[in-house]
Amino acid sequence: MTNKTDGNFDRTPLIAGNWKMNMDHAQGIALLQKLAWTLKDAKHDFQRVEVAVFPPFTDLRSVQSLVEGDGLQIVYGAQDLSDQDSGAYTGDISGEFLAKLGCGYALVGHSERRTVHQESDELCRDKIRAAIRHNLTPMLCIGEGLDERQSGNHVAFTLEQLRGSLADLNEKELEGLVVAYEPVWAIGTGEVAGPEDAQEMAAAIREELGTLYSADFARATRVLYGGSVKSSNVASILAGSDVDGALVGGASLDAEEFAKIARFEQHLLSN
Ligand SMILES: O=C[C@H](O)COP(=O)(O)O
Repeated sequence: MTNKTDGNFDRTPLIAGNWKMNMDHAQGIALLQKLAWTLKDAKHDFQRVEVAVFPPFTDLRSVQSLVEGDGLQIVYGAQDLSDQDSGAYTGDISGEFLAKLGCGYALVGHSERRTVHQESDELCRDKIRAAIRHNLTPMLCIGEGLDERQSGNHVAFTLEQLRGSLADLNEKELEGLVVAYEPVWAIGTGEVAGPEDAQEMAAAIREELGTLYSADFARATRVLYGGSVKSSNVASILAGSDVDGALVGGASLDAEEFAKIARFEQHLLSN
């Protein structure tokens, strides 16, 4: 059993910043540099709490140069990838290209992909397959809208997305999978699911992973919460024993604020 107040984690917490369609490559480099300096000043232990950023595709080459050139321990990933590897898919980006740019992760099925671009669970599953083919760790995003939350159907809806996006994928292929629970009504709205809501869903996701796969797989898989996370609420959200980190949007665009989120343990220990 995790006892975070004692400083023990079952799984390495992951604080991930999704820049969305913000920050051109020059701005992105400045942001990443500031984040790295701030975390260095705070003597952040990256083995203890992993820190990742998800810049726009056009920033990735610059991010790679900075990370490799300065030996940064911040890892990075892509906000999306194609389910295909190459060919006549104008505008799409292959996982093969992302791997060559040093990406460690790829987001799959972010709610903005699901709503703005109508991405289905089936496409998410194919994108997860593509990520795995190129040694990118998929970070699968799932979560309910306001209607499902208000009707009390949020758990069933979210678990259905989980099952649909993982259909036909086996436990061995999915090793390292990260699941991000993001209630759509809490994204960019300032509305945040309460710590109990985040814990309820993270526990339900873990239980479902145990049913679909093995108890060991469920125990090892990190489940993050996303939706209006800030330094002022991160500690209470991450206090839940099944919540292993945060996928942060707006607040990740401010290096100092994002560094404070990554340093959530300071708030945990002082509560
Ligand atoms: O990927 C991040 C989420 O969509 C959360 O965004 P937000 O922190 O701006 O609400």
